[in-house]
Amino acid sequence: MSERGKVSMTIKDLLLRSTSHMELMMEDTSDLEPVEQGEAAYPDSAYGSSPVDTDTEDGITLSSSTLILTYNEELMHKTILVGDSGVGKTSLLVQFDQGKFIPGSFSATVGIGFTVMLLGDSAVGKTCILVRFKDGAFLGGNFIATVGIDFRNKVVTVDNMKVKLQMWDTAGQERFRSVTHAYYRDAQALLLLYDITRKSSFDNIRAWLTEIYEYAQKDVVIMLLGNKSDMAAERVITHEEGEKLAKEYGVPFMETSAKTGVNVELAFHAIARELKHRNIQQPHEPKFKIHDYIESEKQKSNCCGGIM
Ligand SMILES: Nc1nc2c(ncn2[C@@H]2O[C@H](COP(=O)(O)OP(=O)(O)OP(=O)(O)O)[C@@H](O)[C@H]2O)c(=O)[nH]1
Repeated sequence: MSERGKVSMTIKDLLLRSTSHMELMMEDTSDLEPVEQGEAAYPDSAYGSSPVDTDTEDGITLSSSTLILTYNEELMHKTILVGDSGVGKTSLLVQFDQGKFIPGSFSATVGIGFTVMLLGDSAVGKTCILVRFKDGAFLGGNFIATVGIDFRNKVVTVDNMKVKLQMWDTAGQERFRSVTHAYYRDAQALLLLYDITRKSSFDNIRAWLTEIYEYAQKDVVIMLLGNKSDMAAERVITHEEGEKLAKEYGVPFMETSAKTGVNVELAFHAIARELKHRNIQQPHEPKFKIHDYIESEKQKSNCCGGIM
């Protein structure tokens, strides 16, 4: 076994020993990825570019930064890496998740970060929206339902400030509902999705909103997304119906397509802006209005090919 392999085993053993029969979630407490590496600082890192699960020799399933052992919704363990800047939190996480070391110069992470959670019925396209935003790709082919919860990070720039979005991809299936409830209160924003080709997923939005009001923070930012807008021939929910429902609850709305990318960037950028403005309001700066921002960006993209 190589030296690197040995290191990987040691770290994995250490973590597994304290978390048998649990879902293990690892989170680096660094606030932002290195600025000079661009928006997605670790495109193939522990923050996960691939949603494909890999089986280890232990019969364990590794999914991005989430390690699923025997599923038991009563036992969920979140491990947070803390320590001084530069001690190697990110490197340890990547070593554990991918069995490799990220060489290169160290860049301290700075800035602000927020948690965005994706909710909605199973198969509405939550994972695909996330992958489209994070990696600019579409996950076609066989549908693999999310188990429990998974997370990915992406850094976006808002008014010259780096804002890290930690995005939680939740399982839409009913049996995972109690797992996801535990995470609602940590989210500053929620993207609630339905599938424009499946009426039941639209009808269930009211139930999702009831859950949100029960479990989420009172001032959480909510956005309603009608996904799969590319499937015009199979559409059963009109744009107007989506808009009407959103208006009733006073939340912003747009239709998206993880397949073509339409409005995906816009949805996340609008959320990032809203959260940044809520947290850092410059004196004399006009109040940010998310509805107006979305409308003006939509118009820009209609006429000049702006944000996809
Ligand atoms: N045509 C089209 N298909 C999509 C789109 N988004 C997702 N899909 C497909 O819909 C299926 C479900 O997508 P997922 O992203 O896995 O759904 P999910 O909401 O994460 O499902 P759970 O993990 O069970 O909660 C997959 O087969 C995707 O390829 C889209 O915008 N357009």
